[in-house]
Amino acid sequence: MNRKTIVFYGGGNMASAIISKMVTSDWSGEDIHVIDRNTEKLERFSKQFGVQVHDKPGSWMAQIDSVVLAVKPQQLPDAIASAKEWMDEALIISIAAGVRIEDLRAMLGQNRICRAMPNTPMKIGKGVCGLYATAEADEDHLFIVKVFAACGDLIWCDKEEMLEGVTAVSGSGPAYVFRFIEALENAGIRYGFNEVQARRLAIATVLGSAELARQSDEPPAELRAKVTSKGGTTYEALKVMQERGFMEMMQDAMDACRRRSAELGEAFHENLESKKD
Ligand SMILES: NC(=O)C1=CN([C@@H]2O[C@H](COP(=O)(O)OP(=O)(O)OC[C@H]3O[C@@H](n4cnc5c(N)ncnc54)[C@H](OP(=O)(O)O)[C@@H]3O)[C@@H](O)[C@H]2O)C=CC1
Ligand SMILES: O=C(O)[C@@H]1CCC=N1
Repeated sequence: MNRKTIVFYGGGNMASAIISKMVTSDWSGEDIHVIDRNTEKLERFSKQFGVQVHDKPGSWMAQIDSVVLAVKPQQLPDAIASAKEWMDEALIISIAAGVRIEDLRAMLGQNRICRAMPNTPMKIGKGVCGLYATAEADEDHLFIVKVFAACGDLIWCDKEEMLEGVTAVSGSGPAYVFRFIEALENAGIRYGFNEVQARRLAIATVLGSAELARQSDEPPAELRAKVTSKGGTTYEALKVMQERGFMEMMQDAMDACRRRSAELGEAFHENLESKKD
């Protein structure tokens, strides 16, 4: 693939996570641009990653190949309006949670669009990102993979709605896992370990179990059964989890997350429609 240029509109947490891995792969900082209104953030991007920084869009974007929309959903309309004239020919990648392609298309006036739902472990190359692109972006799949490849695993969705499921499982998922780690750590402290020791026990347990699940041919349910001796300790713990409805609670939590993602998308859509009148 020829050298291509990419702009991140919004230099926040996610842009930083993605760019930090791009520059360790076959991307050169010279081909990556970041727009943000905060001077300090721009200085950090320039120093840490050697990328090109700008406090606003402008004619310098005329030859750009792609734009990643990496602002908060509510900031998208203003951001797009300010750069629209330079994005006609570009592939647009939006990471904004919930914002639908029909609304991106309405704001952009073009349809070469990909929606992506990344997660924060991408920062260390261990993330997972759901992707869905329009038919007009069919020839851009290789480029899209090149943007995110160093960040972790990539999963293409057959339908756009599946991205709400990605948000519920893996986009917001790191927060559930951190909560679980907090629970293990708190228990460790209650059982007499200091904070450092308790955190080590908790993190090593989650990390080791995830890595075992990844490397094993057996499904997680089999691996769980192998820890659970008949009449033993694990059985007692899992029994409490079952009595308290752990699986149902997790399902309800993810349903709520998915519903919120759809609600945010719907609210964004209604807001956009109301401005047309
Ligand atoms: N955090 C997560 O785990 C995930 C987030 N996402 C999505 O990623 C997107 C970005 O999130 P995140 O990185 O956390 O957001 P941040 O708020 O950290 O980053 C957005 C940046 O863009 C700047 N900005 C906004 N509008 C403009 C503008 N018009 N001109 C110049 N700069 C602007 C903001 O400045 P200022 O602060 O001054 O407003 C801020 O620095 C969101 O849409 C979110 O839904 C997706 C998956 C996971
Ligand atoms: O909480 C949020 O809205 C964002 C989207 C996925 C993870 N964080």
